[in-house]
Amino acid sequence: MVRRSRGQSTRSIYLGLACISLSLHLLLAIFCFSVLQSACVLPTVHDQKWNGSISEATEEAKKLLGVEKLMKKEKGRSKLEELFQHPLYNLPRPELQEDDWLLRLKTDAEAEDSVGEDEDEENSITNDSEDKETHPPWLQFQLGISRWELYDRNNPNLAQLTHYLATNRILGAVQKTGGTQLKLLLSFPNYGQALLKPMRQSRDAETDVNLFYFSDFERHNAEIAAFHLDRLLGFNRIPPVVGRLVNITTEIRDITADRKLSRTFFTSPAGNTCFYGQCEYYCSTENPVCGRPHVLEVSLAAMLPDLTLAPRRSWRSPWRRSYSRTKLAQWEKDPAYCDTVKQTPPYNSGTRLVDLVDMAVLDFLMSNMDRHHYETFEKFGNETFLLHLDNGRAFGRHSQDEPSILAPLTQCCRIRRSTLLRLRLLSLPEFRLSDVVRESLDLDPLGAVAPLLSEPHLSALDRRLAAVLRAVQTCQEKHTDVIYDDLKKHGDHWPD
Ligand SMILES: Nc1ncnc2c1ncn2[C@@H]1O[C@H](COP(=O)(O)OP(=O)(O)OP(=O)(O)O)[C@@H](O)[C@H]1O
Ligand SMILES: [Mn+2]
Repeated sequence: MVRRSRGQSTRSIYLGLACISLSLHLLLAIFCFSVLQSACVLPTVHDQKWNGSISEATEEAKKLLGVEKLMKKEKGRSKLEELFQHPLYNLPRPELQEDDWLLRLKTDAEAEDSVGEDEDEENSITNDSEDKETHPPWLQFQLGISRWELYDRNNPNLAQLTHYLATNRILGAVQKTGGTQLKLLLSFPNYGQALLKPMRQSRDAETDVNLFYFSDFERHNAEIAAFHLDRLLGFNRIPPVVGRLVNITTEIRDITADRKLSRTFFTSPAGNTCFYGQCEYYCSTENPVCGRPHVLEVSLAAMLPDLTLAPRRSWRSPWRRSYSRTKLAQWEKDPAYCDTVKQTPPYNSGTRLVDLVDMAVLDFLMSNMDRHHYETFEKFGNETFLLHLDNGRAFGRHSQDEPSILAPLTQCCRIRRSTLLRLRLLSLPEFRLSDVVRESLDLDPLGAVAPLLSEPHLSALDRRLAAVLRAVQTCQEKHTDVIYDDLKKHGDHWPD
């Protein structure tokens, strides 16, 4: 009797489990067919007849929870997509006049006139729309640079550009001069180029506390993450950067025409291909860049137009750190330092001061202490955005914040309203900065190798964002003119 009822209850457990397994199957199948559409292989465990234990069933359920999360994300409940749909990320773009574009295309007539003249390729590009669509992605990117931003986030060319850099055959690799650390200039078919920074230390290695920030290795993942963060802040002031796995033997050593570079290649005792190049810092046998055994993670940044076509001006940051081991910079000693800056051109008019504050917010969030200079396009004079180039020393430390990076904000107590409102948005649970950064970085090809920013770095972003908002709050308690209202022209419905 007892045995029979036990038999019955075992059967009903089996039946229950079979039902669970069946419905889980069904869910997964719906997910595969409706969401992924592309190849989706069911895990083999689902193909077997269920005969597992309760704990296995729980494991299955857990796995499915993960799947459900993914389903929500795939169905458009992505925080990233929702963020980019918010009005603050879709402000009407100012109508651009001809001189608001960095590069001007020749009209067909002008191009015809110049036939026979000895002009280089780029100068004979025409305005013809058909022509424009057939331009390679790197050229479309350069043609899209305007007075106010490097790119339009919604332009489909951006994805084409990163795909182009991440997948095209590397035709050439030479060392890039300028700056202090090793970097290469790669060339691709159709005359495209990219600035390569190699992975030099494990992603999670925190900067040694006894190392000056200017001594730290540059990080390839910092270059990639900085591009994503800048875009998420709505700035669009960093050239697109994408990660890639490169075979340094076949894709660099074997094809480079740079003799100085190729002479520094060697095989390490572990059998890995390594090189060190020639530069000021860390270009020595003691600091080699090595593949495993050939493969290396790198960051590739889209190139700005050549300086002969679009000259840039380099500005020393008023809040530049002292690059001395013993001296402090003026801004570190004088609490009223900003009063002087505010009276000094170009910071005494236009948006330059709030542009510096934007840059300081970006740098504080990613803990970049190395912003000694910034650049602008000469063509646009002082009425233009600031280029946030060179972010290789960001994301060096997650366990500590560096409040001094925020000095332009805390000393000047000025910030753009649009920046502040976006920062507030990113501090809400539905758009949480760490979540949208994680999601955005997952789109990079190297995201599949390992997360580009570890969880401690992501939570540091949320912690630092809260610190920025507190700093603004403190300013507002003491001053009345903290907000630079750049949204007035877009209506009066914005919160204070
Ligand atoms: N995407 C780009 N397109 C064109 N030029 C670039 C790009 N990124 C950087 N540069 C130029 O190359 C120079 C060197 O790059 P970068 O600053 O990243 O090197 P670095 O070795 O980190 O320099 P530093 O040691 O001064 O920090 C920059 O000053 C900038 O003018
Ligand atoms: Mn640098």
